[in-house]
Amino acid sequence: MGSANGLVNVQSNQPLFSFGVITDVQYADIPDGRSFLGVPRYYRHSLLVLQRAVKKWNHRRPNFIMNFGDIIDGFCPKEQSLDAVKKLVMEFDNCNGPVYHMIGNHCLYNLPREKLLPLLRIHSHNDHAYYDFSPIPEYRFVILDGYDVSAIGWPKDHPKTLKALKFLNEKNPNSDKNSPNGLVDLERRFLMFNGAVGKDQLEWLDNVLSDATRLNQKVVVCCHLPLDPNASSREALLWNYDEVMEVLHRYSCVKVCLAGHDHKGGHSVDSHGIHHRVFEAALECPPGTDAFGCVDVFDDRLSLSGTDRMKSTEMIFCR
Ligand SMILES: Nc1ccn([C@@H]2O[C@H](COP(=O)(O)O)[C@@H](O)[C@H]2O)c(=O)n1
Ligand SMILES: O=P(O)(O)OC[C@H](O)CO
Repeated sequence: MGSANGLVNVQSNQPLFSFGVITDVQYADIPDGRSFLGVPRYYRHSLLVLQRAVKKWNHRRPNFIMNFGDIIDGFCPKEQSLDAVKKLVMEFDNCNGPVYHMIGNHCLYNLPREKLLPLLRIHSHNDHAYYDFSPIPEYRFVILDGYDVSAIGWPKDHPKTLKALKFLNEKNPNSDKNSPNGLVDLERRFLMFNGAVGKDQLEWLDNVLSDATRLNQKVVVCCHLPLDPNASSREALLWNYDEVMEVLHRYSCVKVCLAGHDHKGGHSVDSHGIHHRVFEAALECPPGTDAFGCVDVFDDRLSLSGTDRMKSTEMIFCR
């Protein structure tokens, strides 16, 4: 690449920083199984995927690691849940650098928020799991809590549980609220294993994006649940993905949204030029295969180098 003075600008190939990614490890010390739709799941092997990821990250030395949620699986025997989360957090802590965790539905099947969040070192008020951080002044990471309004994770009589159950009853007539039977197209997201971003969190998001705009920061939004129908199955979407997208689209500082939950993965660019990348799950890697990656961050793009089942993706900013 040339420059005005004729010298080659080697700096442009140097990332500003980089971070490791993995999602849906869903570890459990139980035999292999299958998803509801018959996709094989390797509950013990997923720990080996994480261990190989840590080894590779420590060689490559990204600045931090992001775990997109579902650290252990809902089938983990409940008397083992606490120790299993601790064991997995310790595996992540073998990384040379900070680890940022997100919560997912499977985390919440195992432990209530007040137990889970301290273990995952998510410091937030009133047991909420949304937060933001700025690894360098030019970039801001915004982590959304997709189970803010949810029928899982809050106490049974909590206003958020009641609100979520009322919502599900209105939207999904099936007696099994995890069943999308009879729901059409985008309605198929109204399932108990999903959730919504609540009103306070939406306001907080708006304020963070306004602040990022003032500071001239580029924003990467992260959430266990996908936000764009073109990057995900209908059944995996955040209940109010449309409300969240409406806020994101007000701000040109938002460049990329990253997620987990939809195990096959996906990638899209939305109507406002925002990239949406849903990462492939560690849980569904047949023995000896992997799904994790390292993202190099530049001024004009994110570049994901994926291993095995995690597809490499160039996310060049469109706006
Ligand atoms: N198409 C589907 C998908 C799922 N369910 C229900 O959700 C539960 C969890 O699904 P997993 O794929 O994570 O095993 C499952 O046990 C079903 O109750 C469904 O009904 N239809
Ligand atoms: O979180 P799981 O394991 O129930 O899987 C969620 C599905 O992948 C959503 O389609």
